[in-house]
Amino acid sequence: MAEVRDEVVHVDPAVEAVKILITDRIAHEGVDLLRAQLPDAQIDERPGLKPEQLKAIIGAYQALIVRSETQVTADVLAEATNLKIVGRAGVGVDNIDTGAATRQGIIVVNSPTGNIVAAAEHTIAMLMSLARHVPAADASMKAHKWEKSRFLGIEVRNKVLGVIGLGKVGMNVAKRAQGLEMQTIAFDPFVSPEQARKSNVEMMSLEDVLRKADFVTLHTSLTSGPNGTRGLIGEHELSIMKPGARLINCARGGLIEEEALLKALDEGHIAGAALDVFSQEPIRDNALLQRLVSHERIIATPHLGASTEEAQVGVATDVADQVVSVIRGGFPRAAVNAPLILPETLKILQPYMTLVEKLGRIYTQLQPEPLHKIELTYSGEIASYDLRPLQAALVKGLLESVSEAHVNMINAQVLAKEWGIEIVERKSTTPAEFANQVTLRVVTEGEDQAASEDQISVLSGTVMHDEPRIVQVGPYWTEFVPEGPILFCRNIDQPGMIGIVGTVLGKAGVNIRHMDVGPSVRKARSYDAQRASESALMVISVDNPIPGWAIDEINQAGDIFNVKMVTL
Ligand SMILES: NC(=O)C1=CN([C@@H]2O[C@H](COP(=O)(O)OP(=O)(O)OC[C@H]3O[C@@H](n4cnc5c(N)ncnc54)[C@H](O)[C@@H]3O)[C@@H](O)[C@H]2O)C=CC1
Ligand SMILES: O=C(O)C(=O)COP(=O)(O)O
Repeated sequence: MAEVRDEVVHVDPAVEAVKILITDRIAHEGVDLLRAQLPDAQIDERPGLKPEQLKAIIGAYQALIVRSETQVTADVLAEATNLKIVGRAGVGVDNIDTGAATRQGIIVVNSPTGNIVAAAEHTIAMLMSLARHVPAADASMKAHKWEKSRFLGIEVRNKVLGVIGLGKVGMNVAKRAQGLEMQTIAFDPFVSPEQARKSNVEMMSLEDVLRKADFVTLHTSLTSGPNGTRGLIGEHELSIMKPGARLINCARGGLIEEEALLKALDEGHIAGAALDVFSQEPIRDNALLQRLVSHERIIATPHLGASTEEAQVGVATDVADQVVSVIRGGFPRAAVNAPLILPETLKILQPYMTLVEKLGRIYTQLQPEPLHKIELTYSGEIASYDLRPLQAALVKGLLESVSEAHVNMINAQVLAKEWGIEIVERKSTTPAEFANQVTLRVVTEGEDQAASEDQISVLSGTVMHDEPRIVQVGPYWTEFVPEGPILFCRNIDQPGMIGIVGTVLGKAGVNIRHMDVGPSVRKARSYDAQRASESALMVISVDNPIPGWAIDEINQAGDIFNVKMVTL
């Protein structure tokens, strides 16, 4: 039994309003964990909702927990305006439209290992049941018969087991079959023969596995598209199976063309099949599936592979734990649609994520023009980390201050693509001006070169005492904390300029929190650089927004230009 953590945790007010919906039956240990960790959350267990009912209520929830029964379609997700996470208490996520979730920035997590032993053991149970007719013999006994001679079986020892999909479940099945003294062969395009050989499994083509195996067992996930696994075992594949062979499917119903299977069984080409999964679940009044499960050579179970006490506690607590982490603003262990970043790395990256987001926010507010290509240069030790979260932070900063886009780690790549923004990373562990520095450079369309000097095409920043600092804006050195309302203006580098701005702000009742006047970075080489070298950048952080008339007055004061207000 998994240990339920019950330490008292601080839950911020935003978390108190959290609502979690559970639409398939999960072990109570998972629900207990949610209640202990999020004591103020509302947790609703509503198994058996119809799609329309789910669509009607999903908008109120931040988290949804399912198993394989609930269909989390794009239609459902379209109504899920507050949803942060879909937790799948199990392995397969083919009942969740992960593409739609990704576009909406909803994280999808599963429990990749919680039920694999259960699935492997059920496969072995199916194997032995097929070999020894256990279910039919039991039914016969219950009908008060004694049909000893009817149920002549076969031994599995020395038989060949063909595993299709040598992943976590497939490998566990192979190991157990070896314990039964079976010879194990497998087909999996993503597993190397050397790796398999270490586990005494011989890799071969799909055709060879089908031709050689006495028992074929399926363990791939269900994927659609041209190279997908949907319909992997069709009429042709069944026809090349060894005559009298047996087929087991404890993975996904859609892997087999069920009509073709029925035909192969009727023709007696294969001796039997054991099915735990079906193309439609529950099968209800599906005529084909009813014929299939009623067939005398079929053994069927109602998707029981993961249904052990141990597995259910494992998957429920695993997913509940990840829901808690995401609700608290952290990252889950097993996201299906997000990069895996270790918590230690995230801790180091956090202030840089803030920095990069602010760089993006400053850029779009100072230079509100369409963007095509951005170079992010990292220098110093920071460059040695997995920096994907920083790219997401940049997209967030660029888009959120000018659009309604809600950007996060999940949808950042998709949104950047939709907005036509290409992000190129450059990394060097050699420090630049500061020990760790991030520089954003905008590349103008067509000609891979920086925009004119008059434009703000470069922004650079660093982190000091865990706090982001901006150190370069366009052609000017500067140093300020990117926080709150900030006035940017350029001025001719001459006495009296600060006084003019100070006087107008005083008149407007705006308190200055911090002011920085930065000189030009470069020596004059061109006309624009000449202008820049004679000018300076004033960055004025204020306590409250500056009224429009005051900005106009500063603009008209002479020798002060490009006056812009930015909110960070
Ligand atoms: N009946 C049940 O209750 C349960 C069913 N499952 C299902 O079992 C399946 C396997 O799960 P895991 O082993 O955890 O997944 P996994 O991802 O560890 O393994 C899947 C394997 O399939 C391989 N594969 C992908 N495309 C292939 C193709 N075209 N041909 C052959 N192999 C291919 C992959 O390389 C991978 O090694 C999934 O469909 C999962 O949903 C898992 C747990 C319980
Ligand atoms: O984990 C999986 O992939 C399973 O198929 C288990 O499904 P279930 O949680 O029992 O509905």
